[in-house]
Amino acid sequence: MAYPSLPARSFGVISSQNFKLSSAGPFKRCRSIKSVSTAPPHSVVLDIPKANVYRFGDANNRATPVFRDLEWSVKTTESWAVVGSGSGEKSAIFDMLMGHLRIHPPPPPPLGLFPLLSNANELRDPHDCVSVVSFANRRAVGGAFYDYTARYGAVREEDKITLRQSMFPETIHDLKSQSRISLHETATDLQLFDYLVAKMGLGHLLDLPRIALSNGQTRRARILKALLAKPRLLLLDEPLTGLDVENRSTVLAILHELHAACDPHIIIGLRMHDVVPEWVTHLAIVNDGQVRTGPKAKMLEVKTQMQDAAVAAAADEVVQAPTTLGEPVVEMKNVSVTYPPRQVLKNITWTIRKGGRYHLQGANGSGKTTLLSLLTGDHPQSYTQLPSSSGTADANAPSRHLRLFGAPRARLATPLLQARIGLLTPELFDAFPRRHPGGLSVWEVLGTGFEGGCVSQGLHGVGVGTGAPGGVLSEAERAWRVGRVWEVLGALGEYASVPTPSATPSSTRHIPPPPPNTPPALLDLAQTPFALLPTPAQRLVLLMRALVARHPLLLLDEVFSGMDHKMIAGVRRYLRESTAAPTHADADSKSGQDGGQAVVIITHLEGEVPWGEAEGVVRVVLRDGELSGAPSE
Ligand SMILES: Nc1ncnc2c1ncn2[C@@H]1O[C@H](COP(=O)(O)OP(=O)(O)OP(=O)(O)O)[C@@H](O)[C@H]1O
Repeated sequence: MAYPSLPARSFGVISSQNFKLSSAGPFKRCRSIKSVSTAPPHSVVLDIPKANVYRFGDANNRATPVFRDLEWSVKTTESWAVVGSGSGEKSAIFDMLMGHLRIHPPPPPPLGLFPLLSNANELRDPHDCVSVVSFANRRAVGGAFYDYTARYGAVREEDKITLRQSMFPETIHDLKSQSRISLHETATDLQLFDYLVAKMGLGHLLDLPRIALSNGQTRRARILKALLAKPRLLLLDEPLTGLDVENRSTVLAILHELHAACDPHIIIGLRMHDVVPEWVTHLAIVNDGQVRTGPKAKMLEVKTQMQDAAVAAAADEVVQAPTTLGEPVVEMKNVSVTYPPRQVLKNITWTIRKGGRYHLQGANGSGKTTLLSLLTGDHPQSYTQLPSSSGTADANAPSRHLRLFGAPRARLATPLLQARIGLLTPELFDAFPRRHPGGLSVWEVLGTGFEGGCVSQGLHGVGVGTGAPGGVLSEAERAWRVGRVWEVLGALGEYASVPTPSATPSSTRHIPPPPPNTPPALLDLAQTPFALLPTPAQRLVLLMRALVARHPLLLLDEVFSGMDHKMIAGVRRYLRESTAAPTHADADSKSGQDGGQAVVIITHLEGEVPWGEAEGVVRVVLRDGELSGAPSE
């Protein structure tokens, strides 16, 4: 885009003369290219005449190509989405565009892969002009576990760094000069920054500690950061993941506006079951090493066929709504959380019983993660939800309590809580250790699911007995746990592909002999270092970890992000079957009436919830700190 006082770019979309920031934004439509005399010599963004795509080091003709017979051309007037079905295949397309895979034969010089980046006078380096931001992948780098619960407590000095300081330091006001610090950016960037901040509703978050931001708020900030970098070509992989309905349409409108101005030209990555934005005109569908490209109408037919095939393969059988629920696992009465001056949760009352299925809904920043962190014991304010009669709370405050598994939260040590809750959240996914070499194998990751830590412990890696009667792991319990790991791997392992088994260093540490007839691929998967799996498979493995122990309470927050439609269909089916079965016998089952696992699922996409209304799912909504729809008994 051309901004005030910036020279128009090589293809000269907009004259910088007399340009005013309109209410429609500082962008004009790309169509104007046609009427501008400085039109580019090439209106092609990227061009791949028929080619195979290989990993570096793989020989042509001998190695299996990552993509075969790829033929793809993108014009500036078109809007493309890359739709992926197989694990990591969509990301591989973006890797290829970033030069991390080898195209053979290479797109012919002098224009090469990106004709857009070339003109008669100069060739630009794609490294400077193309950027990719993936929301399907984890945010953190490095292999060690980090404490994601730091955001719930009093923010430590080192965590006080604000969103503005960490991501947008050039916008900090310099009080002396009354100007904003400009590092490498121009004043025009600040104008764009102000415009986008207002549009994206990020203003009130800029000066909050960055760690305080919710998942969706952080994602919006990352999109803003990517747009401010002003690449010529911006590849956004799953930009809508984790955004609520309102923010999804805001972000899509902004992307459309920018894309229509051709600067940056945007290509987005979508999962097979994602809704294709209205303004997208063309699709590249990636499936099993093949990329099919074409206009949207034609390609939507292909997409629908693939989706239908996957759904049919994992057909959901109707599940009966539980007639009677079991005993309560969570009893919240008038539970509140405040980050002065803001009260994020106001007098929440909710009883969660075994067998109950709850879909927790709420906009980004409405407090869903905060609510879950009270149940997992991660939030320090979980200790302070005390009855007023205890003398530690305000005598005029309404009667309140937080009871978990039949006991006041303050009487349950956090490790004991973790040994009773199956958990997967975006925060846990980001923080889980991924050291390599020397990190956990897939088997070991599943084994940590019994007692909730991130370190493999005990014989066969299935724990040492935390939470077991007497704190001792009996032989029978250990055998049950080992059997469960194989069972869950058997049920869901097929969806977590091992990248290249022969090249993958394997670890047999802790792995007991598999049951008879275990497919070799499953043993391969069990041995694979967790850190080497593609991102969707890592998420699936952490989901298996949450499911393996059949804990009485299952908390699943945005677990389908980054998963493809086959995985989602398989996981949904497994959740429907497995959570209805009795939970693993534990100290909680006093009444003998089990009812299955209690499941709280958080997703902004209704279609991801494994149960329909007729199957007993209860919709519980957080809005303005208040909870509606939650049963209180
Ligand atoms: N330590 C803190 N100080 C101030 N505000 C905080 C702190 N921690 C969280 N918040 C605010 O509390 C609100 C609730 O955050 P939470 O992560 O629970 O939202 P959420 O509903 O899970 O959102 P999302 O859908 O984006 O994941 C957010 O507006 C967040 O900025």
